[in-house]
Amino acid sequence: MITISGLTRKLPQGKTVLDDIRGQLEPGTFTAVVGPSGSGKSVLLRCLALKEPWTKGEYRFDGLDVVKAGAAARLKVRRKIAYLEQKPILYEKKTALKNVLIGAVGQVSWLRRMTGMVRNDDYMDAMDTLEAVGLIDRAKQATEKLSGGERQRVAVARAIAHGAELLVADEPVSGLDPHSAEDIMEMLKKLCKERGTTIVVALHRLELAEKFADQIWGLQDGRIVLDVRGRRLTGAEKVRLS
Ligand SMILES: Nc1ncnc2c1ncn2[C@@H]1O[C@H](COP(=O)(O)OP(=O)(O)OP(=O)(O)O)[C@@H](O)[C@H]1O
Repeated sequence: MITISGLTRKLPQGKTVLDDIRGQLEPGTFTAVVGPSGSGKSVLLRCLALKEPWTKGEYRFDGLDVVKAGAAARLKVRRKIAYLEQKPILYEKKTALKNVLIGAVGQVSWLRRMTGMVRNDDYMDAMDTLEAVGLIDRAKQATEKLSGGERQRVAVARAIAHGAELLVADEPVSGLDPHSAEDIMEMLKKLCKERGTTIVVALHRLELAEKFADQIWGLQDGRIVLDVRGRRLTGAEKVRLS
């Protein structure tokens, strides 16, 4: 369980981009963060992924206060989090499998990284991950030859290759056609339900949030103005969050 309370992020210039954010992410649930452009979705996701500091507020990961925890404990938490940036960069000439292995090896000891040693287990795990994202038949294909949706699956597989408990994905379907976007959302939902991965995505398209998310956080000017579970958004809420 992840719990945040009073999370506030002020930029050095003084602007408050996250203001007293509170909420819970239950294990194995799918949360969509929606809101107008500039409302703070990306900043919130980067804070949740421990990629960006915040000014004040509490963040607990399975009960552990990540601010007060020591460096070693915080590193352990970081390893449980996968972050998928808005425009993930893949190694174009390398196969889907190699791209996933690079994600997994990035998490292992410096010695194995230096020597580039990859164990059979790593291959098996990478293949399992490709299977989980529905890309097992493309494992040996160079990523430059894959479609936009398939490339996004590789990016997801690489992000979760080390067995993350929390996947934070910033606009994972932007730039995809509607059909591919639905496919990616289906795949993420499956990861959530079958692997128990907790997923948080920023989305522009409200209908995707309604269709796939268990929980919707609506952001406006850095504040959560809506926390909706188990129901569709009203017309007025949609207007407010567009
Ligand atoms: N490093 C930064 N320096 C200056 N301003 C920043 C920085 N990071 C974020 N901001 C500002 O914080 C606010 C929130 O930005 P953020 O990228 O989180 O919005 P968003 O909701 O993700 O927008 P979009 O939907 O357009 O991606 C914006 O006003 C943005 O300009």
